[in-house]
Amino acid sequence: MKFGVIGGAGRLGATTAFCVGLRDCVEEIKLMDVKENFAAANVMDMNQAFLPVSRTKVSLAKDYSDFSDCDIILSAAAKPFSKEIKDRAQELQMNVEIIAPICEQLKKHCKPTTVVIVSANPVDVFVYIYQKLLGWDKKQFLGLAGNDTIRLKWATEMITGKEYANIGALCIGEHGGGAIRLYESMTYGGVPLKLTQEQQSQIERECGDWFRHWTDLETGTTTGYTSGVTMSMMVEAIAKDMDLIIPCSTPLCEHLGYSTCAMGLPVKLGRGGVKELIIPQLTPERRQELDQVAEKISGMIASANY
Ligand SMILES: NC(=O)c1ccc[n+]([C@@H]2O[C@H](COP(=O)([O-])OP(=O)(O)OC[C@H]3O[C@@H](n4cnc5c(N)ncnc54)[C@H](O)[C@@H]3O)[C@@H](O)[C@H]2O)c1
Repeated sequence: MKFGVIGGAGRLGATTAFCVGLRDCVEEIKLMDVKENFAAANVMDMNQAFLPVSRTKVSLAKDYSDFSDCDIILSAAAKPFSKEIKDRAQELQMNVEIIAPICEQLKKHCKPTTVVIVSANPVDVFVYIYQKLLGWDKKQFLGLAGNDTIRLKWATEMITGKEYANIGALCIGEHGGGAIRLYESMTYGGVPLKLTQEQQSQIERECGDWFRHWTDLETGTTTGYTSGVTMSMMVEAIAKDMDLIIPCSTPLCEHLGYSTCAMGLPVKLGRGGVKELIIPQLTPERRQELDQVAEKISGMIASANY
């Protein structure tokens, strides 16, 4: 199993490659970036770093034809993040122009069975566009969204004092302002966890303000480690055919009637990508919220003009 990374010199591409290598779940990782010298430096560094812990080898992809034997591709290519970005949707116009040339090359050189993982924001919009431009099966397209559920459990641990490892929780919808945290189905140690209205409001504030707190640090970067860990779990699940359930952005939301968008939903990941879409139980109010989120994402997709 081989894993290719577009944007392999960037924070997310490099961190994901590093986390995937540590998991020893793929034979080879191929890094490509327009900043080729930085990608080459990561290749040199990771090849030595993995020796004591993993059999994974790392190489430089100089051309898209080098991805022809890859089974999984991560597209983490993006225009530089800036201090001015306070909402992920602001990245739409920045990143939209680099997608078509990337998809053209992937279509020309990659196997039509390749699983494509997208990270560039707004991720729900881009997952949809990648699938549309490549035309391969929708089950092969995934966007990074599992970090929203990690953050929901992180905030729940912080507010309630309950241990992260025993919290069952799910965040669906948009990776951004339209994230829907399903408090009604939360569990602790497998039994229903009933949070007070005040606790839910505190968690909403923590999760809702999280991105602003991050951008207020003015580093001009996005998060690498949470993303790298989450995406390496996705890659391992696919590479080892693990049937692992992880929330991801998926165009398979068409099964809920949303045919012109992608959004975060739990999926069972294994060989070939999504093996099953898990449709969460939704109250009529939640369904209405999700309808609005789908409309918002579809609107952004329409504005991208693909
Ligand atoms: N979905 C999520 O949960 C999530 C989380 C974190 C970051 N992100 C997004 O992921 C994207 C990448 O973030 P990052 O922190 O790694 O950014 P970064 O700027 O560190 O890396 C992007 C890399 O892409 C490269 N690149 C740009 N155009 C390219 C092209 N045409 N071909 C090959 N390489 C190209 C750049 O040279 C750079 O190295 C951003 O859009 C960011 O918002 C998403």
